[in-house]
Amino acid sequence: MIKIAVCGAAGRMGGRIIAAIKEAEGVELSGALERPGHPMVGQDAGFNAGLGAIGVAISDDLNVVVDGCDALIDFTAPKVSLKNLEACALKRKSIVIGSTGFTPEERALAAELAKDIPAVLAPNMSVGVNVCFKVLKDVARTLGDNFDVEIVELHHNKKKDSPSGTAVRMGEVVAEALGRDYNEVANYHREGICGERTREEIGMQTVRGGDIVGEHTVYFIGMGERIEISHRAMSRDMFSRGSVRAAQWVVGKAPGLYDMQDVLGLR
Ligand SMILES: NC(=O)C1=CN([C@@H]2O[C@H](COP(=O)(O)OP(=O)(O)OC[C@H]3O[C@@H](n4cnc5c(N)ncnc54)[C@H](OP(=O)(O)O)[C@@H]3O)[C@@H](O)[C@H]2O)C=CC1
Ligand SMILES: O=C(O)C1=N[C@H](C(=O)O)C[C@H](O)C1
Repeated sequence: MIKIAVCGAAGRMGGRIIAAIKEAEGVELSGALERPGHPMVGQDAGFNAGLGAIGVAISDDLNVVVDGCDALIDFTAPKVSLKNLEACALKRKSIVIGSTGFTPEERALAAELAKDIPAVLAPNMSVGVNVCFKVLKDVARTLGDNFDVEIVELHHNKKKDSPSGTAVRMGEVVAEALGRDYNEVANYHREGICGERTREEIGMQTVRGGDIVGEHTVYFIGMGERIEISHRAMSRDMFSRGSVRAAQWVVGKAPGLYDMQDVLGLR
């Protein structure tokens, strides 16, 4: 039985991950973690999962929760995730991180901290989006430089980071396939007399509103024709099931930083 703890247990994803752990075979919920001062600390973790009481109280003690698990699943925010990664590295525990909004420097730090333990860091844990990453590489390579690339993502009005981690990864995949540097060609802003579009740029557009779970479209726009590759999430459950699958996969792996392409065998 693999013991999994969840960080961000009172959050939108935390509740769905706890429900997914309770549904999955071969895993058990060993702990639930929230930030000190959170109103749900001390309450049963099953309530946010819609399960009623399950006998695991939400804790604010990172060390105790990490000590009690084989793998920590963390869906919070980059700075919190890096602190959790450091704690897991010290105690030689595995970690699965779904948080998004990492800077390139923070991602490099994550890779450094994961030198001694197996860790999965992925902006999207759904099978569908990960297949899209693979397909996008082929489409971009095949179309080459004659199609303009624009990426549009839609999310709920509580999302804190922009563009989404998934949209950034899509941009990185396409840029790499076209021999470009994403950080140089990403264009996040057009306003006023901003000039004609350059051939190299990848437009990154963000929509926020209501309860949209997550939608991503990559447009390849040519002269007289256009290809659109879209993914629409209908609930958070495939993200949470994906994170549990990642935790089952990562325990016992060699140290290093992996992503969902490794977990799903899509490389
Ligand atoms: N990889 C994937 O497949 C997916 C990734 N995500 C990403 O996951 C992250 C979380 O999303 P979501 O669940 O919607 O966000 P929420 O804000 O609903 O949940 C995050 C939770 O983490 C808590 N938290 C903050 N600081 C700490 C801390 N120091 N220790 C423990 N818990 C803490 C928050 O508390 P408080 O609210 O009080 O700050 C909150 O309860 C985001 O970065 C999002 O983009 C989301 C869906 C899928
Ligand atoms: O914050 C969210 O909700 C989501 N975040 C992830 C991202 O930033 O890519 C994945 C998913 O789209 C939901």
